[in-house]
Amino acid sequence: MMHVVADTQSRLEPLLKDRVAWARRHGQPTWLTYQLDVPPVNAYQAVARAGGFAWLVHPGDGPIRLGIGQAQAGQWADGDGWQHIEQWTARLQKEGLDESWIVGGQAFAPHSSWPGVPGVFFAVPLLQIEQTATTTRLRIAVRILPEDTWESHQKTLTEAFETVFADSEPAMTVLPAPLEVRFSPSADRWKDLVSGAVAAIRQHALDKVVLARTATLRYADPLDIAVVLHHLRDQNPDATVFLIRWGERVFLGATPELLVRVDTNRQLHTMCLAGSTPRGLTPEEDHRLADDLLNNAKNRREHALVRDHIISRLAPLTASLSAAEIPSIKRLPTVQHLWTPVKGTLLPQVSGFSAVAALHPTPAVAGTPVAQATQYILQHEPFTRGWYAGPIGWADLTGQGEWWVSLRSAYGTARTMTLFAGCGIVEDSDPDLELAESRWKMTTMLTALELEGEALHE
Ligand SMILES: C=C(O[C@H]1C=CC=C(C(=O)O)[C@@H]1O)C(=O)O
Repeated sequence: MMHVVADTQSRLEPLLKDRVAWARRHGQPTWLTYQLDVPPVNAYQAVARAGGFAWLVHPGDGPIRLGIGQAQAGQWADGDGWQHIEQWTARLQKEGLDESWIVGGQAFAPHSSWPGVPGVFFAVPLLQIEQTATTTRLRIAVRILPEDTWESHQKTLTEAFETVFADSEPAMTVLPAPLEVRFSPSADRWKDLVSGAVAAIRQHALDKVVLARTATLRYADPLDIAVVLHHLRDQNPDATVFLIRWGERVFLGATPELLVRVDTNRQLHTMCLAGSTPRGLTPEEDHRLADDLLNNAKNRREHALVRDHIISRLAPLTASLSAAEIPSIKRLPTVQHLWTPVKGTLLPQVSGFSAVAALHPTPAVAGTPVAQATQYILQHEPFTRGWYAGPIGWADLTGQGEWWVSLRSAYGTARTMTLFAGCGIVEDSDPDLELAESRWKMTTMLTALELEGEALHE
């Protein structure tokens, strides 16, 4: 594999020298982008061993997209990433960036990121790899400043190439067991929180609020993140496996929820996903649970609030919009959800970024009315959501791309992981059932960490 690196380096050398000379002559930044086909890479191992910035998304029905290193990053402490990104992308294009991905996302709410992690973060990865079953396409994007030397860029590229193309060591097969598992809030506190939310809803302060809880796992030995990613992929074939890392800090998961995909011809796809029940132990029980979910007034109300909101937010941005009147069932390995796919065509002057801005946060992760529900969450949850339930994904410079809601996820380092699970609370929610639901939703990450739900006596 290392001959690919040597070959590419020698092809890049004259191009780098040329761009460095250009930047010097003009006294302004410029970009070098270069694309080539390469042999297949082990993307999970690459993001697991990356030292600096790395990012990956792997939808069940799409290519693996991998970003290693950052040619340029934009980060903001607060606010709405989607305003920043439009201006930022325009600036990159002015500097001469032609084809590239912008990857990243933002925290669930302004001013509520994890310590040391930006509230809004986008990057142009230095190496951008798209891998299908038959092809692996590498794009290199280098930003060159007038004071730079070509050797310094060559060195940074060599390190990034080594991260991706180094011969892979065999993955460890057994993950360590945690020393400790701590829930926040505890089961009793969580039930009180749900009862409090139900009371607030009955007093008409809100219609719905999505409350979350966490489980923090501490390890003596480091977790092999590549193994966790493989488990997430194998155990959740229809989900989108994702990871974003800043050095030691990693946020990863397998989400069933697409926030928005904008593809060619301005076609927009999104979904309403809210209302849950467990999987049955037999096909009969599974069907009975699905039927009960479809006929359950509380879950249908929870779902309808999401559907109404998504339609009302997208209507002004789209020329056409369609969604089924009655939800279907989305079956995941541990849960079943009420699900309504939504399709539309964006108006010519509306960018894909505006669609993300209009949709996040949906009532599937915040509640309704969205602003009051978000405020309620920030005041009542005894932990920081950080990027949990925020949008994560990628776009090209025109805004065409895919963004997911980062659910069924965990944040931490190789020695400590915090798992998140949220539940939509409406006026007839039952605290015991919501406690059970928070556990099924955590099962995605727990199973990927080789833990059984029952092993975690709360
Ligand atoms: C907020 C989460 O799930 C959302 C997505 C599907 C079903 C949900 C529900 O039934 O409450 C939630 O709205 C989560 O998994 O953390």
